[in-house]
Amino acid sequence: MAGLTTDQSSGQKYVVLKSAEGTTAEIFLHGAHVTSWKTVSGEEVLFVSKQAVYKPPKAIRGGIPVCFPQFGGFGPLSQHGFARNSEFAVTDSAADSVTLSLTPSKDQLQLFPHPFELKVKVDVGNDVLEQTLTATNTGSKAFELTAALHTYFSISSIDKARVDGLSGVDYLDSLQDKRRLTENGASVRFGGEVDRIYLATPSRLEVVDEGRGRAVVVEKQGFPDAVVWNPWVDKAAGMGDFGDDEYKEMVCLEPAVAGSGPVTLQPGATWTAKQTLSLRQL
Ligand SMILES: O=P(O)(O)OC[C@H]1O[C@@H](O)[C@H](O)[C@@H](O)[C@@H]1O
Repeated sequence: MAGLTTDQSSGQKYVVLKSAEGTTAEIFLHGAHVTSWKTVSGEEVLFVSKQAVYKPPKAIRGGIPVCFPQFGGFGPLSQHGFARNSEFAVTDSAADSVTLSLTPSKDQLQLFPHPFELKVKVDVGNDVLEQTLTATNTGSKAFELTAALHTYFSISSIDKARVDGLSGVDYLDSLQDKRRLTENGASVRFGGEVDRIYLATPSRLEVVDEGRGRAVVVEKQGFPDAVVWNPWVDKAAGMGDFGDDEYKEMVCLEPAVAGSGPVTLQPGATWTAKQTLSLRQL
């Protein structure tokens, strides 16, 4: 069984996972939100803002928000859908694994009249974190979904970080009305705000941190796209739950169904997508 703990300051419940080797993860029931993934040597890999608000229905700023049944503005709902604002239930657990489940409330069904069950399974292994989304259409009509695992990675310093694997890939630039452009650089580097939806990307990408001498390897299945985001100075200053200088400490790389979507889910059908995160020393 995974341990269920109550956060003293917020009263929110979270699950602690531990692999046989000593890798750990913490997952809040609010949003099925992973807020920590530590390596066997005790290093935190994810970024969570010091100003994050642990007060539902607000989403936690950092970690891995689950964007479902909508990513960004790709659908009828408000930004990123409502899973990240909802309380999940634990349906299965072991020391190194937990499955959390969400079915929309009456109010949510008013906004999105499509019954579904979303399961979020989180597993830890030897310096590995795996997250699997499984959504089933439990209603009688087909519906469309977009989604993302909005992963915030902790980095030593923004000028020493880059994303590899996207060279030559087309993207929609969210800072230019979703204008379609092609990535010409060998890597994506950060010298200002970046908000891009890379389309139909390779399944293996990396967040390389030259300062820490390591890369996080992101392997994705069922998510054709990948969003790269850093808010930089002005957007950081405008976010109430994010420190003014914290943009220097994080990079988001988000496996997504966005510009290449949506996915149509027929009645009774199931959609599955997952990301596996591991480490590579440089
Ligand atoms: O503030 P939110 O809703 O958590 O969104 C954060 C960012 O999420 C990213 O995925 C989007 O591409 C950005 O446009 C957005 O600003």
